Amino acid sequence: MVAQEDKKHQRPVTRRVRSFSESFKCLFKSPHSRGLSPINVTRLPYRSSSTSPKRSSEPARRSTISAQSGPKNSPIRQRTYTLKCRSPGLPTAFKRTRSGANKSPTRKQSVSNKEGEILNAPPRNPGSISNGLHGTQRTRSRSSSISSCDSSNGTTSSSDSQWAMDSLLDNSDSDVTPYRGSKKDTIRSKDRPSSTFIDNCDREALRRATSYPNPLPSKQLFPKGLYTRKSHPDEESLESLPRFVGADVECVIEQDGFKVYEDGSHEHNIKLSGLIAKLEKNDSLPLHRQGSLSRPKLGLTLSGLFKHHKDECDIENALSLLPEESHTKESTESKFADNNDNLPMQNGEDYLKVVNPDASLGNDELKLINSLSNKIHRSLENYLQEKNLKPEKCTSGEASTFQEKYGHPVGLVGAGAYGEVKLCARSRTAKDFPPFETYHDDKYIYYAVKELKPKVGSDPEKFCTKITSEFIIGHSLSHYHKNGKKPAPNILNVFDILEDSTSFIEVMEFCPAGDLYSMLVGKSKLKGRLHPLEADCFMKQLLHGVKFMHDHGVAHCDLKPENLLFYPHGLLKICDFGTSSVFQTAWERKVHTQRGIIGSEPYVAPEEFVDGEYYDPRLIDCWSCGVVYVTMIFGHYLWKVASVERDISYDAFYKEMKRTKQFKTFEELKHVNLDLASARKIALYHIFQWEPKRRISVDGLLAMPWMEHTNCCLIYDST
Ligand SMILES: Nc1ncnc2c1ncn2[C@@H]1O[C@H](COP(=O)(O)OP(=O)(O)OP(=O)(O)O)[C@@H](O)[C@H]1O
Repeated sequence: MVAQEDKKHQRPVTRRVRSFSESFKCLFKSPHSRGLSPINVTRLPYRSSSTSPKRSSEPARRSTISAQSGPKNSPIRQRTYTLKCRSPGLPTAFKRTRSGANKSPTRKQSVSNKEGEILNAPPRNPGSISNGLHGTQRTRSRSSSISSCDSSNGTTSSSDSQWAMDSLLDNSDSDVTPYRGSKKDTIRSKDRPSSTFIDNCDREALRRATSYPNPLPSKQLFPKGLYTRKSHPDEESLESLPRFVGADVECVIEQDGFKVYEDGSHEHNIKLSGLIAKLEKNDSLPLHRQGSLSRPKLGLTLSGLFKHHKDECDIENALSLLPEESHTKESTESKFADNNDNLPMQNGEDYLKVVNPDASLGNDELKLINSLSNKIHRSLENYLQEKNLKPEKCTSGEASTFQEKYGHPVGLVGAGAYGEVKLCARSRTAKDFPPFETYHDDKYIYYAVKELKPKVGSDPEKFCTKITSEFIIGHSLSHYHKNGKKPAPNILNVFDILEDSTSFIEVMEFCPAGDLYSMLVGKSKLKGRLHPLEADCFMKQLLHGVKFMHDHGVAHCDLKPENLLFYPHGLLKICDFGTSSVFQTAWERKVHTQRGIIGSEPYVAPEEFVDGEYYDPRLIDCWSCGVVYVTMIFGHYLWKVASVERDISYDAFYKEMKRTKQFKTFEELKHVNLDLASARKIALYHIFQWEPKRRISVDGLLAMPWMEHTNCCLIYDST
């Protein structure tokens, strides 16, 4: 729980008004009753804010991003962008393991250098670093930031949270640069970590490790025996995934546990979250308010001992809302076979024809949505009328309880807009064998459990939408491979949704190394930063995860560091599908565009701010990935909102790009070598195109030289 208490999440700035469940309701009606053609029927399940009343707290819609033609239903086009390339400056020092190549530790011989032994030569030209980094405005007055807050739907965007990343990542007023200008604005080099990564010594070893194109042989050339499992406790979860090998090669870079070897491969060593680290020291699991997901109350009253608190999540009695074994598509189908009344029909009889079998939203999901939303609505009514009833199935005694399946709460890992995220653990049994779908150690299997509780006075419809969308999209994406397809290593597994008398509980895979936000905050506090090779690896994983979503008809729409979780050896998982958008269902060939602002402000693409513009949700994901990347590299935002009217840093970027077709910050950005710096810079220009039709797609980005030659700790099968 790194920086758990300090952390203030960027809340989505708004949400689309056409809700997931609303859209699906339309699907459940017969087309004739709505006077729509079957084609129209299938167009509905994407989100749109077209009917969205503009809240006063929403960021002002603007039309100053010039002459954008709406991307409505347009295919993603990839355009080349001509650049005047300038050679980046010569890179200098980075933390290394040892100065002599032959003394370098190998994979077999672990690196045990003390901090004092690590070379960390000063940057050659601190001035150039300063010039290359343009901080964002320091002004943090509440009045200047958005303070939208829709407590009913979790779309809070308070001024505090708007600035949260900066306030955590920038340590003091004095070391932050207003966008450009005087000496006073310059980031003090002593306060900033070095942004250069090469030492004079061992340049040859480093060149071998990072030469471009990279020296790693293709997957096919790896002898089978070279695929190794690493010695992390979660190795079994991942043994099915091919990864680079443990050959006897020198370690040429070490920075905060991230190690790059001479053959170009690398290893991450991300710290376990404090909670797990503590648990693993103990012999037995502590009881964290067993039976309750709620925070322990301070003080003790007699009545409190005997009375069941209405607000407490009664975890012992929580029961799954899913049909047994519903995680397999076949069984879902058979379970629902006799309950087809509300399915989309063609000619009153058949299901709509599946034209896009890869879509994550197909017949099975639709049946599940139908069943779930009925149950959720019923339960919500009970809850809102304070009936405090136990879940229906409780009395039957047939289904296994939460505890049998997922154990009991052992600690708190985070807080979401609708409740807390807790860690649950249960003992391993003979039935548990690798590959595991969630984190485990020798004795226990761990699950992340998210409480979803309707807020007082909240709109039940919105709440229902939120949990249906979050669960169905996560569940269908993470269980896609159950249907004989390939698993998606970068999508968080979502296992189950349960209810008790007061709330709903989503059960997910637990990622023991926390999220990217905490990692960046942790590094910033120590005046450090992610190594660019590590950031590149994360970016490649992120793009692969997003590509998987796009290939299955879903755009995430809220990509940000808080929603990227890690295993200690660097496996990245995308989570939180609560604002995801289904742009193509199984019954559609066409990609649907949408309009309205969605996401968390610093990560929101500029076209979203253009009033009434339709945009392709895949391209807004691509923009957000770019913002996530630069945040990893710089340790702070380049701008806080991609609007020329509202952010002078973004305005300066926009003007500079228009005038010179270059952005100095990107031009001066250093990498371990010039080729990588140049390839990355070109990719960044392709991402940060404010006109969506000029922006590169996630697919296109993965095919660019930068990503193609980025060594990733996972090997992706491109077939
Ligand atoms: N599966 C998980 N494994 C480890 N940590 C998790 C997991 N899920 C959530 N967390 C932690 O809890 C935090 C909050 O969770 P989440 O992102 O789901 O909430 P949220 O985005 O605020 O919720 P919502 O989007 O519903 O408003 C995350 O940023 C992360 O640190």
